[in-house]
Amino acid sequence: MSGGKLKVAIVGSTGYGGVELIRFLLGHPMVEIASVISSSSEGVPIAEGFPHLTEIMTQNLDGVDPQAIAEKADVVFTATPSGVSGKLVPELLAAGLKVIDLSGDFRIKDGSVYEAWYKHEAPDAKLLEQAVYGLCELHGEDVKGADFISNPGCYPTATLLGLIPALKAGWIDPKTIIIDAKSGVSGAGRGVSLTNHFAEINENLKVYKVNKHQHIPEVEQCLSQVAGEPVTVTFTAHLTPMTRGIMSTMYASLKGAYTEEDLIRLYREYYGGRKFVRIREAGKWPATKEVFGSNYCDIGFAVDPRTGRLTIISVIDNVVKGAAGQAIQNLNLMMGWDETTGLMLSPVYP
Ligand SMILES: NC(=O)C1=CN([C@@H]2O[C@H](COP(=O)(O)OP(=O)(O)OC[C@H]3O[C@@H](n4cnc5c(N)ncnc54)[C@H](OP(=O)(O)O)[C@@H]3O)[C@@H](O)[C@H]2O)C=CC1
Ligand SMILES: CC(=O)N[C@@H](CCC(=O)OP(=O)(O)O)C(=O)O
Repeated sequence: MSGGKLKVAIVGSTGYGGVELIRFLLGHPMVEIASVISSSSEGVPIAEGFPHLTEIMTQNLDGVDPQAIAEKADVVFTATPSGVSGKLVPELLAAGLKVIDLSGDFRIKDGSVYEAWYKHEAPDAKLLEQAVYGLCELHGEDVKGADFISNPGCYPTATLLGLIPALKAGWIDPKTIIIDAKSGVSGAGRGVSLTNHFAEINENLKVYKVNKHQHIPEVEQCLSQVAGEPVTVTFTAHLTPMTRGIMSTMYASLKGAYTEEDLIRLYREYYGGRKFVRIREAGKWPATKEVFGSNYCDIGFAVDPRTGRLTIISVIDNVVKGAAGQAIQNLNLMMGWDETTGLMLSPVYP
């Protein structure tokens, strides 16, 4: 801390998650961005690659040097690809930094499960144990005072916030959960690929990684903890022609004659006092545009008495609540600050 402000650094500051961290941290009253870091553009002004930051961020990008980062900052965000975080985070922790990692590398507690889904070597088991999985509305107490947070994935954030209260209350049958999720293209990061370039995705809807998506074990791990029994899910991801946003539509069989009003009451009670989860009125389902650019997760319900099934619709902005916003919410909890500090931006509309 210096001058009352916490010094933070961002590795991967030239990616979508990193640059969104910058947007929010610039408005955070308790934080100073001490270093923005790049593995490929050291010495270059950050505003060169991001002209929207002209005269807002005058810093040059620093290189990836854990000791040098520790001299400048107290906390580091790693907005780096899976596989990169797994190797870099141990060095940052060893240099004495507190770490909030945005990748999937430390979310799965069982290294063999991680390797089966991510297809590369898992980080050290001790570090997997040490990492606190920071789904803020569920694990807020664990995050307080922690030194190392593993920030949840974008699809899991929308999905878990949508399912946990009903599962915890025993209102849905855990064996019947189906998740149909759609993401904007920024979820794939800033790098261009054949899958996500304009002509491939414009006016198109693509399904991908069916039954193989790396977020399946993350969702199952958390739901199993909540249910107190092993839970498996069917999860299908779709790429949609929008920039930001995730809609997770979830289906499960109800274990009783619960109404939409019952669900609304249950969820409002569960999330009572938590500012970033908004539960919609009966018959009012959320749209991605209604959370665009914000840290909100909006949830709506439909009960079908004909089939006895519940539909839950949960939307987030993948880059905010699904990445940078939740990472800052975790920083706030970690530091004992109000979790909303620096995050109370209204969604951008239209
Ligand atoms: N986009 C999203 O909606 C979400 C992303 N995530 C996760 O957050 C992380 C960042 O995602 P996102 O910002 O979208 O990805 P991007 O691809 O946009 O950015 C990743 C950044 O990592 C940096 N990088 C690459 N290799 C290295 C390295 N060896 N050492 C240090 N830095 C490196 C790159 O910058 P440079 O070349 O300048 O070093 C790059 O800009 C990923 O793990 C992703 O899975 C999680 C939830 C949602
Ligand atoms: C649209 C899109 O491609 N989204 C990415 C989300 C990647 C991500 O956030 O990866 P981790 O959370 O596992 O680090 C995907 O589906 O793989």
